[in-house]
Amino acid sequence: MLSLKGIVAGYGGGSVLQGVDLECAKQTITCIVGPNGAGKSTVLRVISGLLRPSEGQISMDGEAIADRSPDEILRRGITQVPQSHALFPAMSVRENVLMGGYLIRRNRALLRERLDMVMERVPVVAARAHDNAGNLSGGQRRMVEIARCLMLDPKLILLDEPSLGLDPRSLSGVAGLIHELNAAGTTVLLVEQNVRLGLGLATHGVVMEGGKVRLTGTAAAIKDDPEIASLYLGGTSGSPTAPRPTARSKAEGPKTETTGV
Ligand SMILES: Nc1ncnc2c1ncn2[C@@H]1O[C@H](COP(=O)(O)OP(=O)(O)OP(=O)(O)O)[C@@H](O)[C@H]1O
Repeated sequence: MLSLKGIVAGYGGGSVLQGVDLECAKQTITCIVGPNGAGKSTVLRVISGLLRPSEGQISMDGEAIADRSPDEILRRGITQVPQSHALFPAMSVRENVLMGGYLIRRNRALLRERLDMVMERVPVVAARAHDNAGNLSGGQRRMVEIARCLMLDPKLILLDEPSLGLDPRSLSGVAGLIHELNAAGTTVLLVEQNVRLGLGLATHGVVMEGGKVRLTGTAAAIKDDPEIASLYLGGTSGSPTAPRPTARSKAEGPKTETTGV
């Protein structure tokens, strides 16, 4: 569905991404993990068109999108939920969610239909529709941030650190919503510092380091391999007592990239 090949990108002072290859199959949840500054958020920015790569190709359902503008990419069904604090606190929850439908604002019937769909999928939007977003809890705000991006009925949702600043109860609510969206057919690509949570939620994992993809595989295989956890995740992921992956799960992934370290 989504494919990145040889992506090189940066912010003017050298390349942050140094040849990133990444694939997300339809209806998977892929989690990118890795140390601070590895380039995880930059990958999301490149996909959503906020940052143009200097080299490489990005395709969505076979169509090249690397040179498209952010709103053209939105129209192709890719929406990004930014890192926290993305709501307007003095506006109502309903108004915040409606802003996610900016691109379809002239089609009032579709806007109404989508708002109803979003309220059904994310009940806090209906329950707190007329409250100011600033009065919501952190977990509720995150739900509304995700709800807002559903107004365009995306095929692929990009989430940057959905767990940031959330207590365990809110975390499980947000994780539940991500699962529900995925079960309803949406493909998800997320970046997570909380490795355990991110890989626990995902079907596939990608480990980045120094602007490159170091490992890819099933999330379970990456999470449960103690060697990989200590080498690439600072020993913070997986279960300390987890058995080593079987030959079968090793075969399915993770696979170490052979280029550069
Ligand atoms: N807007 C920007 N302008 C200049 N440099 C940036 C900008 N955004 C990120 N960088 C730099 O790009 C590198 C990768 O940043 P990125 O945010 O992609 O990393 P990350 O893996 O998501 O890590 P983190 O979790 O710390 O955000 C870092 O060295 C960062 O300082």
